[in-house]
Amino acid sequence: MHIRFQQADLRYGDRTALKPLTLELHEARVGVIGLNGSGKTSFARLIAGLAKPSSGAVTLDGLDTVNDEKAARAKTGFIFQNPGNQIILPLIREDVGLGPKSRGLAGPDVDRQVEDTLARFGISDLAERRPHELSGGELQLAALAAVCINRPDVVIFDEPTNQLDLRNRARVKAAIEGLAEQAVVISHDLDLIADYSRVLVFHEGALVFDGSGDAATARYREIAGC
Ligand SMILES: Nc1ncnc2c1ncn2[C@@H]1O[C@H](COP(=O)(O)OP(=O)(O)OP(=O)(O)O)[C@@H](O)[C@H]1O
Repeated sequence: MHIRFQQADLRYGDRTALKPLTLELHEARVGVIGLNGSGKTSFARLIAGLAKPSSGAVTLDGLDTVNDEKAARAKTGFIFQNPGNQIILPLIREDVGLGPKSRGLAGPDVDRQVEDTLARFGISDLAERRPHELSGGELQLAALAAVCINRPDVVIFDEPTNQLDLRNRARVKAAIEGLAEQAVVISHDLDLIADYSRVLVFHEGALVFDGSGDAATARYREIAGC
């Protein structure tokens, strides 16, 4: 998908979360790194239409996130920092089924899509579980299933490996690598994005580097002073 920022910025009162940004993205995997408070989540929220630009515009395949809000939103899926909060129905099976139900599917059709999607992410065994019975990695994958069943063009991850152990980190990394969908991945876990061909570095609300994972990581280390 073609994501385009045209002098888009995001301000909260007199605080600038993201300075005016002009940028085009179409790579399958885009990493986003930077210090805390550098504007990464603001950037991601603008893509997903969860925040509206204070000025300028953000378009997804030409659809404006403000003027074509519904159609643009349908193109994106967002996995939040605490994916447990976005699972709202008691059982994983029910929650993943919400999307197809809201598209008007019923009974067996919903069940089939849910089964296929859980199998796609290797979590069929979680179907009858409740969110509080899942590990952090399993929650990420369950949220991913609930998002991907809606067939977004791009999935945005906000620190997907935060607080995960090595095994779960590897599992989530593999799930992202295996996605057919485009992925925009915000991360403090530099290993996760190191081999992405395009990684953006934000600093103090501005895009300060745009390049390969290796080069972006080096720039980020310079900024962090370590
Ligand atoms: N709703 C809000 N109201 C006011 N200021 C905000 C709001 N959301 C973010 N900010 C401010 O905007 C700036 C950028 O925040 P943002 O969440 O985009 O950073 P981030 O790079 O994602 O940080 P982190 O790595 O800590 O998640 C910060 O100074 C933050 O305090």
